[in-house]
Amino acid sequence: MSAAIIDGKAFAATIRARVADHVARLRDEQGTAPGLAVVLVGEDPASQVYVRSKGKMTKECGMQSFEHRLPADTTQVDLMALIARLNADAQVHGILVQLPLPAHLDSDLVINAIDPAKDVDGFHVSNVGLLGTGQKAMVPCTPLGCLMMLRDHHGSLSGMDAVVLGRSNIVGKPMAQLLLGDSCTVTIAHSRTRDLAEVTRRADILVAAVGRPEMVTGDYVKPGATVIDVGINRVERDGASRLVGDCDFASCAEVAGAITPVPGGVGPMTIACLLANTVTAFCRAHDLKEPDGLTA
Ligand SMILES: NC(=O)C1=CN([C@@H]2O[C@H](COP(=O)(O)OP(=O)(O)OC[C@H]3O[C@@H](n4cnc5c(N)ncnc54)[C@H](OP(=O)(O)O)[C@@H]3O)[C@@H](O)[C@H]2O)C=CC1
Ligand SMILES: Nc1nc(=O)c2c([nH]1)NC[C@@H]1CN(c3ccc(C(=O)N[C@@H](CCC(=O)O)C(=O)O)cc3)C=[N+]21
Repeated sequence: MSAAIIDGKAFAATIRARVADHVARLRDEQGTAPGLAVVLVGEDPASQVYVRSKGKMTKECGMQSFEHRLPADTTQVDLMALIARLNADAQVHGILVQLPLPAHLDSDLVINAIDPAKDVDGFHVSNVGLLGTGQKAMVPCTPLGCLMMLRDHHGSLSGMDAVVLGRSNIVGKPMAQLLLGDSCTVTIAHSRTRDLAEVTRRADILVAAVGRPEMVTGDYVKPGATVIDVGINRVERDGASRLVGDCDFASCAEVAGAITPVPGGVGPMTIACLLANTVTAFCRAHDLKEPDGLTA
């Protein structure tokens, strides 16, 4: 193995420490702390783990955590009513609705009902539009975390060839916007891309967000490239349940210059950025100076 390991877990801990510092100051100066509401519909076990860990880290940073667990058969009307209540609640500065929602619910309607100023996931159409036009937006947590690691590792990304593998609204597209914003030459590849490995081998920066366990092998990687593995896939291996990325870590690490591990890479950065976005939302709501280094 030759690649340097980009330690997202350690980096995320430094971001959470900065968030906690900022929250402590806000408590002193404003007499109140930022609050994050997380809405979970249904009983998907993976989502429950994730929601629990978000709640724990929110409190560890000194913020208020509000969890709303709704049954899987919750109606659209009831969910919209909850969003309206959270929009109107002055203690709530950030709202996250865990995706995917059960199939009978329309997630676009739900997301676009969130007050854009409280949309800490950055999925509301206004935030998508603001990001796409280079205006001040709430930036999606996973791509923001990836960008922070890339800037930390490289300094400037200007002029680099970046390939984003995956075109979802929650990872691929906003990731491409952020890389473009940092003056990369950006290619978005997906399931219809021809000669995929040839395309990805052009990348100085390869971001894999495909949701296919270990699909990206060393032959997709240009020697010395930086590989950001967004994938979180639970697989059964040797009778045990394990978490693997969208990259085959061993073969990619032979070729890459730097790579993020799974677990311990993008995942912890996503949660840290969610907390950072909640502080940012609080500061914007109260017309206060935003914390340095916690936004794009
Ligand atoms: N670490 C974190 O915090 C987070 C991790 N994730 C993880 O990231 C991964 C991606 O998530 P998400 O973006 O939501 O996934 P989606 O399923 O929404 O999107 C996957 C994308 O990958 C493309 N794709 C699928 N198969 C192939 C293939 N064989 N070749 C080329 N492209 C392919 C799809 O193309 P097409 O559009 O043509 O169908 C699609 O654009 C998942 O593993 C998910 O668990 C997600 C969110 C946060
Ligand atoms: N509205 C919404 N916003 C999201 O940001 C969102 C979502 N819905 N739905 C699900 C995906 C997935 N996601 C993860 C975040 C952190 C870890 C994480 O911290 N993972 C740890 C390991 C955790 C473990 O061991 O299970 C790691 O990679 O080291 C994983 C997955 C956010 N998502």
